[in-house]
Amino acid sequence: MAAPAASGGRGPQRPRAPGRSPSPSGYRSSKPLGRDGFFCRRQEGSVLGHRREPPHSSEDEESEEEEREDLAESSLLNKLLHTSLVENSHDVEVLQQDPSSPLFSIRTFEELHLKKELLQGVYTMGFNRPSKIQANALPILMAHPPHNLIAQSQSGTGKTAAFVLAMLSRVKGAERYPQCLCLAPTCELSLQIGHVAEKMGRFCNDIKVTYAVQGNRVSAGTVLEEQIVIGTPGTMLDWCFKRRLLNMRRICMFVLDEADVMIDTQGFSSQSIRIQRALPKDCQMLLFSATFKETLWKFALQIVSRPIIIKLRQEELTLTNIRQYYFVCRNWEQKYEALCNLYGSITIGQAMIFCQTRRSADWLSMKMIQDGHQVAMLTAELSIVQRAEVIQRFRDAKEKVLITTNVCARGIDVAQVTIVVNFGLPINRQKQPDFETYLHRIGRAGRFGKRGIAFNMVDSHSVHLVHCIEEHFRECPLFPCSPVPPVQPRTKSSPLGHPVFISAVAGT
Ligand SMILES: Nc1ncnc2c1ncn2[C@@H]1O[C@H](COP(=O)(O)OP(=O)(O)OP(=O)(O)O)[C@@H](O)[C@H]1O
Repeated sequence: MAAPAASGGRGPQRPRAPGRSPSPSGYRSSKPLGRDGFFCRRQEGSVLGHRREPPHSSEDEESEEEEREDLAESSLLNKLLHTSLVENSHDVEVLQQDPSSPLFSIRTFEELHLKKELLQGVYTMGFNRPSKIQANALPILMAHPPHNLIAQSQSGTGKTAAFVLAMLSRVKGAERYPQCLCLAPTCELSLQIGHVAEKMGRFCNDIKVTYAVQGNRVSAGTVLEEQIVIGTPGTMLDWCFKRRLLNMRRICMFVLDEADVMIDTQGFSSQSIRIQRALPKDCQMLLFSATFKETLWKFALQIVSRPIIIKLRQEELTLTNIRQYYFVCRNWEQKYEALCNLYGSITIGQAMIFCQTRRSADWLSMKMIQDGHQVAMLTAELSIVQRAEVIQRFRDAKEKVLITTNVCARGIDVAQVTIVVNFGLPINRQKQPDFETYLHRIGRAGRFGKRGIAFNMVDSHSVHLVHCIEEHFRECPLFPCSPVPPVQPRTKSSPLGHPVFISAVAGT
């Protein structure tokens, strides 16, 4: 399938997909990164080039905005990182309002009776069997007459591949006009979906994709010929209503991806609803989301009438296999000292250190590097592609310690992480513990049923937060530790450097 840019230069240009382009930073201006993609000292223009003062007290730090997760960025990061399917042991739940709809699941792609070019595209991508969500969703997506669908499953379980396959099999390649519209919350996410469509449809020469995203200039009077239009709600609205580049009455499939991110972005819900209202009554409506909360549910039902709903429950994070400790520290220097005392043992496996703000992550990284420790750092200052690179290096164990903020609290699975350090406890705007973020951060240490250890560095006036956390996650106590090793803990024979201290910490 040729990209629109190749269509004689008349059609809209296809912007480059992030992470796939030869020059990844080309799609977003980004801060310089250390030579090897991780934080290294004395890099020109890096934060280390500036003299950053440590947040001397926790009040200093709290006055600064905590670095929060951006849902659209996390989705994109997940897409870049999920190069293979995420396994999920739960069964898919299927709920239907119309008991007459025929429901079944497939075990092979052949059962879908796809065009041979499309089947070839699927196999060339290395998909031997449908994933769990695909096995249940694909028969619904391809049913005649079409069914509306709402599907929820965690990132990496095969949703994108499912609806892309549905779009490619639904469009008539011989007809040169838009037939499927697909909305995503950002330009980069739209390009990622398009990238999958182009790969899967590579043998379907007559099917073309275009992108309704900012920066994709289409000259006045253009009538779109591409069968699939993927884009963000604002630009899609513009193309549909203001510029009238396509005939909405001929759209037979409308896909709304990343719906949970969509409702979080101002204006996107109403724009999506406006587009949906102008589509024909028999247009197939599909909505995909990684999570499902009440507000999303209300939105989903406005977009998708009489849907079949399929859900794949997320693997639950648990704290039961993680031993949790806390240190009460007088000040930042003492926190740092406690961390350095742990360093020898945390680098036996791999560790993630969470800071509340980018400033404290900068400060800590700089100090650790100055003291000769090798650490990687990941904050929102890096572009998504750079973040993916840092995470990939960490996954490949090229660095053993990753200092980060909440941008990395959830979703990023690195199997070898067995230790998590909260250099500051996660708190919400009311200065109360943010339990969900705590669970997600600490949960990084105990993925895939492994045993992990979590250390929390707490200021003396914040000890009550520890007790709140204990109360919230009953049956998962936090054990107190001394921030400095007891006198004479070090023996030359110790492989860890601090045997007494560590064995006290580890409770062994
Ligand atoms: N049937 C399959 N067999 C093998 N790999 C697959 C299959 N379906 C999808 N994949 C691969 O698994 C990864 C995740 O798939 P996909 O992007 O479709 O999941 P997703 O649920 O849409 O995730 P996200 O919400 O992050 O976009 C991708 O690398 C994709 O190529």
